[in-house]
Amino acid sequence: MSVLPRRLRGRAVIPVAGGFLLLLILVAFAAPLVAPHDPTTGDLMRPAQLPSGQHWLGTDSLGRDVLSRIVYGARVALLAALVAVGVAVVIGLPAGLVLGYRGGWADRIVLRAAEGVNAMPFLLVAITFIAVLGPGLFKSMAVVGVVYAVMVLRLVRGETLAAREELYVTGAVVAGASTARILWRHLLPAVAPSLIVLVTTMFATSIVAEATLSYLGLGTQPPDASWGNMLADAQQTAFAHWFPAIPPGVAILVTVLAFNLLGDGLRDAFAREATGSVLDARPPAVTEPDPSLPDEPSTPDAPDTLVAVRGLSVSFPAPGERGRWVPAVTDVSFDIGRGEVVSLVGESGSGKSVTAMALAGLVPAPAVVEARSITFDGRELAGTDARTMRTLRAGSIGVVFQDPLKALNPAFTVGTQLTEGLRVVHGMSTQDARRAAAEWLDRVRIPDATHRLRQYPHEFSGGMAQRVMIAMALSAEPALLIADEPTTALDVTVQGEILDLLRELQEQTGMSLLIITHDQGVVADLAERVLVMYAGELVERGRVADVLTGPRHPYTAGLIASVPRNRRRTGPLPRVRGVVPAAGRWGEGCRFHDRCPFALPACATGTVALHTLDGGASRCLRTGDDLALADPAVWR
Ligand SMILES: Nc1ncnc2c1ncn2[C@@H]1O[C@H](COP(=O)(O)OP(=O)(O)OP(=O)(O)O)[C@@H](O)[C@H]1O
Repeated sequence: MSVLPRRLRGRAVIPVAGGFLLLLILVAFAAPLVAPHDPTTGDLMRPAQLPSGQHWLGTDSLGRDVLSRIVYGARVALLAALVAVGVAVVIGLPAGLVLGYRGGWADRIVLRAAEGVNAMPFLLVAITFIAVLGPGLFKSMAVVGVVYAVMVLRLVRGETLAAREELYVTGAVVAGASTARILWRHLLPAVAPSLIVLVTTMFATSIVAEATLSYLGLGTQPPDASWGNMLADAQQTAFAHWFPAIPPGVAILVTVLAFNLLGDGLRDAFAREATGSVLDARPPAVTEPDPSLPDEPSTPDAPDTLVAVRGLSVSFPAPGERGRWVPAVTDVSFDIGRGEVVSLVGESGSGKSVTAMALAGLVPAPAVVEARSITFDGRELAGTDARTMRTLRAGSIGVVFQDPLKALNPAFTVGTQLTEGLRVVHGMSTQDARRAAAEWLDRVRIPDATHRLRQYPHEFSGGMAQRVMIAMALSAEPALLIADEPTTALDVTVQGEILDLLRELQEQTGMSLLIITHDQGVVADLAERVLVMYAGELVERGRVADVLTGPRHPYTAGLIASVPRNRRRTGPLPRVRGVVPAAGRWGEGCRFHDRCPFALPACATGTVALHTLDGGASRCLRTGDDLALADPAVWR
């Protein structure tokens, strides 16, 4: 199913408003066939009559049939709006695309001029132009269109400016695409959703503009019918005959309402697709144990437990299939001890980040996060409210992300960003917060802290920016720091420094650290225990020393065998063949069975339980069998 119909489904306002407007267009198009009378000739013997069998909406002051004039008026209103919106799009869209993409002096000049035009009430501008050009409907609406073009230009330019920074545009430039192709193929689709919404609402304001101009005598000229001049006509006799003002008033009202509702519906449809925001993230809900799934062992692995997760599952809405959910993580249970460093490993897409973010209540909406229980420092988080989750996150959980330069706000200095949490969460005065922020920069070994606090993120290298992120996360003195691939975006020499820093700070503060990584060096160097995830579930957990030297799940063994070593090799690099199945497409049996060199027919059926073992656990039917897991030949 294509994207547009998918986005429109389930939004009743769109078909209702759209259906009405479609009907109006048909009626307007077929006006000569539909209108019961000639709209311009009246019966002077029968002026201002109330509705009757012959004239369903009565007659106006000149005895003309009001219904027929409404029908012809619809034609005028829609055509006039089409002219205004057409002119606006024809001028504003290409200009906005080119100015947004090219920038430079032309952009600056046009933008200043556009701001000038925008600052003036558009009807006054239009009336001034019409005063010079002379009245006439389409001339008037073309002038309105020119004024609207400024709105289109500003919107398209802004959207283009944002879209041209996207990597796919850089990719197209690298691939040698011409400017025209980049504008047409890559930037126009990015601009289209907002433009469609603007166009819809511009239709509504154009209908009002046409009615206003015709009411003032600057648009449609009598005897031609327009809703605006019908109102003007009715107003002259309003005290004696009130009814003729009602039909054109209602026609304008309902049509404008329909366009606005359609615009709102479309905006919601596009916005809904664009969500996935952590701003709307919901705290984990409580679930009952699923009888079809084997019970996870509840014996805590960690001696002094800070975090205990039981039966965590996260699902996302299936793209294009309303009401269907795709599980990304299922029934994950683990503990993190106080002051313990635990690493979470697994291939891309195995559910590591989703699991960690679920702990912090940061899985973007509209995901559904459920767990039988998640306790943090003895407090139950499953079933808690968003406010409690936010308070906990602000005071007890810190997060460091992969790309520090993306995680810092480019618009504010590092000092502003570092002191914000200290002031807001810890209630420090601005001076105390600045002093504490400078101390934190010292602790993460950023020299010349006072000066650095005044600088913006782009003045920091990746490694330095990651130190700032660590300082920000730790300044709230969290009991748990979640580090989601904190060194992946950094070069190798800096990676070591950041890891040393993390270890040092972890030892100094006694916090627990959950570190997500692809790097087994990091696991070996930093962590005490490791959790291995595959296709949304935990497949092995144990002490790092045990797991790295004697993995008990074939997947863990495959991961370890795949690490390139610093020695001369003959033959292909050992690897786990195949790819992680897409979320929810795991099939029956062990989720790893079709990539596993040790799989038996039994592995392809039923559900495989996590077997508790000495100091850990493994989710494999062959746990206990004597397998040559570490033999590199198995993985070639
Ligand atoms: N916001 C989201 N909407 C829909 N699906 C999502 C969303 N975030 C994650 N997923 C899906 O959840 C699954 C697990 O993703 P997750 O990011 O946790 O993997 P990961 O193991 O951390 O991978 P990586 O190492 O690449 O970060 C993936 O299949 C992913 O497509």
